[in-house]
Amino acid sequence: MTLTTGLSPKCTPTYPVVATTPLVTFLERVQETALETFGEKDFDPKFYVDLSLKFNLSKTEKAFDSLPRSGENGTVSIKDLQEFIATYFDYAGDDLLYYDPVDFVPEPEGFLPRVKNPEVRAWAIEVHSLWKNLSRKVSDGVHEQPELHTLLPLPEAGIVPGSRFREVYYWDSYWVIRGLLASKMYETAKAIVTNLIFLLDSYGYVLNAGRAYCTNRSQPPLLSAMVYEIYNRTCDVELIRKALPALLKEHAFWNSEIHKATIQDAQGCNHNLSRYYAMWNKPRPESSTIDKESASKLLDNSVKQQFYRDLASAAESGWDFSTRWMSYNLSTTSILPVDLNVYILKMELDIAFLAKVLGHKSTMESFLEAAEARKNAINSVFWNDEMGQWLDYRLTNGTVCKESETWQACNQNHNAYASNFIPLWIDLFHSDAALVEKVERSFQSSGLVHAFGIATSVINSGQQWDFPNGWAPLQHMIVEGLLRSGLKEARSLAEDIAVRWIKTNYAAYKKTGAMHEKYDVRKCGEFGGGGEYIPQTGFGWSNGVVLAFLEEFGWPEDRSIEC
Ligand SMILES: OC[C@H]1O[C@H](O[C@H]2O[C@H](CO)[C@@H](O)[C@H](O)[C@H]2O)[C@H](O)[C@@H](O)[C@@H]1O
Repeated sequence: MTLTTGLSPKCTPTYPVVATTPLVTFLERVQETALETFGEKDFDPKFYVDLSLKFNLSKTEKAFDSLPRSGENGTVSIKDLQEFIATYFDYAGDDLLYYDPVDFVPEPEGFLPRVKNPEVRAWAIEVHSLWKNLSRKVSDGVHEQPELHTLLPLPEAGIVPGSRFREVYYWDSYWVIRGLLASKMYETAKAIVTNLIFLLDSYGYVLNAGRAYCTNRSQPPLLSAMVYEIYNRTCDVELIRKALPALLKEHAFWNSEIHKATIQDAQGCNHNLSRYYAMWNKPRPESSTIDKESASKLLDNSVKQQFYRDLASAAESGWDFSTRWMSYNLSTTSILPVDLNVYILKMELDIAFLAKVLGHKSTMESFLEAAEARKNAINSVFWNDEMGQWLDYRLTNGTVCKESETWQACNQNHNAYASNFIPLWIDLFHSDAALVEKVERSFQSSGLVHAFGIATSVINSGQQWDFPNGWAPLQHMIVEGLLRSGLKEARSLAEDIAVRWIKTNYAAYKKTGAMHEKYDVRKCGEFGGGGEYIPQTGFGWSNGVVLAFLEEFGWPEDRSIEC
């Protein structure tokens, strides 16, 4: 990846870092040696930080340091390294056990009642059955000796995305849950929420994923949305009682000093908004060799550290990587993202709703107020009337600053991204029909709407969160937003996109036998590519969105599933 960094601190900030474990640091050394020894072909750096120890760390480190090395670079031979790994480690993923979900039945009662076409119904049942393949529980060994594992000891079973993503991921879980609800697997959905609350209680925020190397960052905050959806189906008040204190903690995290920025508008009004900000300034351990290579041309140490922080912050955004975070250079932490602030607005509305269910009137009122303020902030800072879109905003002061800065039109990013339309997902933005119509028109002509889904952006950068990739979560939020907007035309556009998305997922499944992490929106049945790892299958959120779409729109008997 060719990335550079921009650092323009005009204040004296504190740059927080959450220390990692000695095991993670050691596994990064193994990862580096493995790249030197085995070479780049089929090399996945994440595999090495997912290994678990058979013996204690000091014995393993001693054996590693005693491996014979030759040549100028001190290279370990393939045979010695293979033997060392086989002797001292358990295979990546061995500490996660397949788990039969307690609430799985092959065809649940009342499953997708509006899917009438037999071919589509048979496929939906297959997609539903994939929950069994993706269900995992942390092994007893991890609970007994957590120091031997980078996998974190989560209390409950969960659903993983699939392939190299062996562990639970934060924002993926929202769409997994939407699918589980269509599959009537309420207990599995609640168990996922219990795990995320466990992480929140343990760290003060929900981690990017359930690994020791992810403790320095979160991911798009959708826990409240998960609780809201589950409650709407189950009326489980106990779940809310458990979740609400945790959600208050999460809200404070995303409004903390490092995450908050204040923008003053032309009328002199201050608006608080949030940004991604990872508490880390080194290579991401799961991609350490890649990050070091990307940073190799940066000589100044503080510039390098800021670059690593911006890489980790992009991972926190879930959009790792995208031109959204790169204008002249990589500067994730200098950007106020539209979607993050929509998620936090949703969190505020959800908390108000959940507090009302519990009769906590003052919490409800204060969160309704917070939501109103954020809605105004989103409209003041992100809205671009000429384009009819909400645009990411670049901070001039960049890094951690307390002062507010004055809004400038030129700081909005005018490129079309799917994230520019995520506000549609929130009912609060539907009150003005003329505005919704304008946004819908702008969306239609943005270049993002393609034959087989919504592209992430219009820029073909080679990064995975750019053109021509379409990602299930983005299809879902925009389709759901259009659907709920109340406009007839928007509703039919929503259905049209959902139908084409289902068709391409189906075609790819028939061709490859798998559900994919991302799809190429230009061609039916093509999965996506780009980025720093090979395309993955499984796949949690894609399965979830197909099931949620089929539940919402159904599939008439006489509609063909072929492209
Ligand atoms: O290993 C590289 C990066 O992989 C993850 O990101 C991608 O997969 C996640 C799981 O499906 C998904 O949540 C994310 O949006 C994808 O970009 C991981 O989340 C990153 O932290 C990691 O650096």
